[in-house]
Order: sequence, then C-alpha cells, then structure tokens
Amino acid sequence: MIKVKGLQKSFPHQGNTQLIIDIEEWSAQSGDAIALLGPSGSGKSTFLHLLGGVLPMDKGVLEVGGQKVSGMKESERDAYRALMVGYVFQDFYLVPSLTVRENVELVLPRSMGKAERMALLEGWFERVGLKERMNQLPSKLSRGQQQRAAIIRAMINRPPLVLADEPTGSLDWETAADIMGLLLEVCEESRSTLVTVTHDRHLAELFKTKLDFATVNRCLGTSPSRGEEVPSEADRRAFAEVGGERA
Ligand SMILES: Nc1ncnc2c1ncn2[C@@H]1O[C@H](COP(=O)(O)OP(=O)(O)OP(=O)(O)O)[C@@H](O)[C@H]1O
Repeated sequence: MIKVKGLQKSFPHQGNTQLIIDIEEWSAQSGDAIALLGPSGSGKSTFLHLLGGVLPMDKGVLEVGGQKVSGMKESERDAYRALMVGYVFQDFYLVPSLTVRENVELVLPRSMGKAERMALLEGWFERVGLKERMNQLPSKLSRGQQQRAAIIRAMINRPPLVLADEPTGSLDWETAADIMGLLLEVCEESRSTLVTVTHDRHLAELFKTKLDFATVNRCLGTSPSRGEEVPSEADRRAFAEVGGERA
C-alpha cells in the first residue's frame, strides 16, 4: 500500500537547509494500523504531510496504492489527496460557520443524489451517536463530539489511506480512548491503512503496529521544535479543499 525509498525532506533554517526526513526504506500494507511514536520535533507531522501529498519531497520515491506520489505536481497531489487520503487533526478543522453535517457534506461527491446523501449522512451520524446533533454548529458540541464529526468527514468516502496527527491530543483520557477506538474500527472496516501520530503510549497499545520513528528516520533529534507555530501552513493546506478553518 505504501512504499518509501530514499525519501528526503529539508526545510530552510537560519539561512541554511536542514534535513528533517531521511528514510532509506519503509513500507506498510493495506489495512495496517500504525501508531507513530517519537520525540517532539523529530519530523512525524512532516512525514504525514509527505504521505498525504501536502508537502513535496526533495528526493526519493513514495508510492501509495500504486500511485507514484513523488514527482506529482501540486495539482496532482491535491487530486491524489482528495481521492486517496482522509485526514484527522488534533484541532478538528471544522468550519465554524457550518453545521457538522454541512462540514461532512463538503467532501461528498457533488453528483450524489439528495436522498442518498441524507441516508449516508444520517447513518454515519447515528453510528457515532450524533444524529440528534448533526444540524448544530461545531461550537455547540463537545470536543469529543467534534472529533467524531471530523472522523466521519475523513472516513465517509472510505479512503485507502488515513492520516491522523495527535487526533486525541486535546481530549481527556476516557474520550481519547473512545475516539481512538472509533478511528481504528472504521479504518479496519474500510481496510484503510491508518498512520496515527500519538505521544500517548497507552493509546498506542491499541494499535497492531507501534513504529518508533527513530528506527526509520535517520536524522532524528537534529532540529529544534517549531513550538507554538501551529497550525502550520501544511496543516492548513491539508484541508484547503474543504475550506478548512480551525473550529
Ligand atoms: N514549514 C516548516 N518550515 C521550516 N521548518 C519546519 C517546517 N515544518 C517543520 N519544520 C522543522 O521540522 C522539524 C520537525 O517538525 P514536525 O512538526 O514534523 O515534528 P514532530 O515530530 O511532528 O513534532 P511534534 O511531536 O512536536 O508535533 C521541526 O522541529 C522544524 O524545525
């Protein structure tokens, strides 16, 4: 499903270029559920953005689902992301002026008929226990409920690849375990490959595969963290296609 070879990514840093990602070889199979662990600033989010086609790589080969993402132009990467990738973020990126149902509707194909669309939406919202709340604005929902809506948005088109960056980072433990369980369940059902960045080793235990980024990225710990510089430009671009804003 995912094949990485000789992947490198650098960023400008204090007048120089700093190598952040340097991966000789790595792969994942369809349906794998991978918890990506590693120190702050080690490039985990950058790696997700490369997998998702949000950022271009400098060198190397990346193939996802038989598509060669390396070498794609920006517009091709946008099309790849819309078709192949579901994204879940710590801060949800729900559009605050739209109801949670409307937020999810943004990613459905325009060609889908109204009745089919409503049945699909109602089915998903019912499944996550939010059917009664689907016509409310994100601000009226708890953070756990907002993340459930964001998971529907990521999963409703059953993408082959799901990328989650600290999806439970802002939730209490019980809600976090619940949300992670939901994400794992829907990915397993869709046979989607799930790559989730998490700092929480207890939550990582829920995953079949725990990947210490230090074992794949050869330039770990060489860079200072970006600190409060979030959401990054790459995060914003990941949701550009759904008019993304922070809720
Ligand atoms: N857009 C950017 N411009 C310049 N440098 C960047 C940019 N994005 C990331 N970096 C650099 O890459 C390093 C890795 O950042 P990244 O966010 O990928 O790490 P991380 O492992 O996800 O960290 P954390 O766990 O704290 O979220 C940062 O320390 C920063 O120096």
